[in-house]
Amino acid sequence: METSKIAAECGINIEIIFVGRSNVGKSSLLREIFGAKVRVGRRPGVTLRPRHAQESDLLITDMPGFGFMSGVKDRKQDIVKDQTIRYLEKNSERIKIGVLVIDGPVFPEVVDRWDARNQIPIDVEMFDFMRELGIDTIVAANKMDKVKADEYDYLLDEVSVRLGLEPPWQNWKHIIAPISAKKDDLKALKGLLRDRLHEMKRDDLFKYV
Ligand SMILES: Nc1nc2c(ncn2[C@@H]2O[C@H](COP(=O)(O)OP(=O)(O)OP(=O)(O)O)[C@@H](O)[C@H]2O)c(=O)[nH]1
Repeated sequence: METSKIAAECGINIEIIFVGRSNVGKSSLLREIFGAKVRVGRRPGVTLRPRHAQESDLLITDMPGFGFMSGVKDRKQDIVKDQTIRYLEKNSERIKIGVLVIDGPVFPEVVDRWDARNQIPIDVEMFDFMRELGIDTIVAANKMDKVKADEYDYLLDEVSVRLGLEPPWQNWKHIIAPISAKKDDLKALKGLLRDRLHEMKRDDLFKYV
């Protein structure tokens, strides 16, 4: 069934969407954050469709990762990107929060590699696009457990520069959430999600995040 139909039929008022490259740890993060409360199962096999979980009038959407996948012929990245753009455009009214998940430690390097080819990095493009659509967008910088304590702030400054946000990164703590899904350190992201829900006067949804 088409997603918009599901939403219309089930009275969705708030959608939170998760996007990111493959292998950034989006699945781990979703399992950690919603696992026990909201069932976000494993993506069965190779699928390019969004996955949804619904709790009350809250819809949580997990977009497929941008990236290459064995078994899917060429240009999965482009296909997923186009599909994500279409989905965001179509549902932008209802999507109140966007979470762009990045692999924090490698993000600056990945962005620079794209820049060197005169291409806009897909993550940065998505970040800008979601904001242009008026979607309140959080960047979850995952895998921060890999970063040494004395390099932590430097790395996050580099991340914010690549996102077009003037450092120091601490000025953007309402947007950048350093986390580690593996170590179950999701405080920063949960805090930002709750801040947004609180602003929407939806503290009743705190139990799901
Ligand atoms: N060190 C570290 N590794 C992590 C963290 N989160 C996830 N990983 C690892 O990163 C790899 C990818 O994690 P997934 O959760 O499968 O990533 P994904 O983004 O959902 O990937 P796709 O399914 O390809 O979209 C796995 O080996 C995880 O164990 C983290 O916070 N720290």
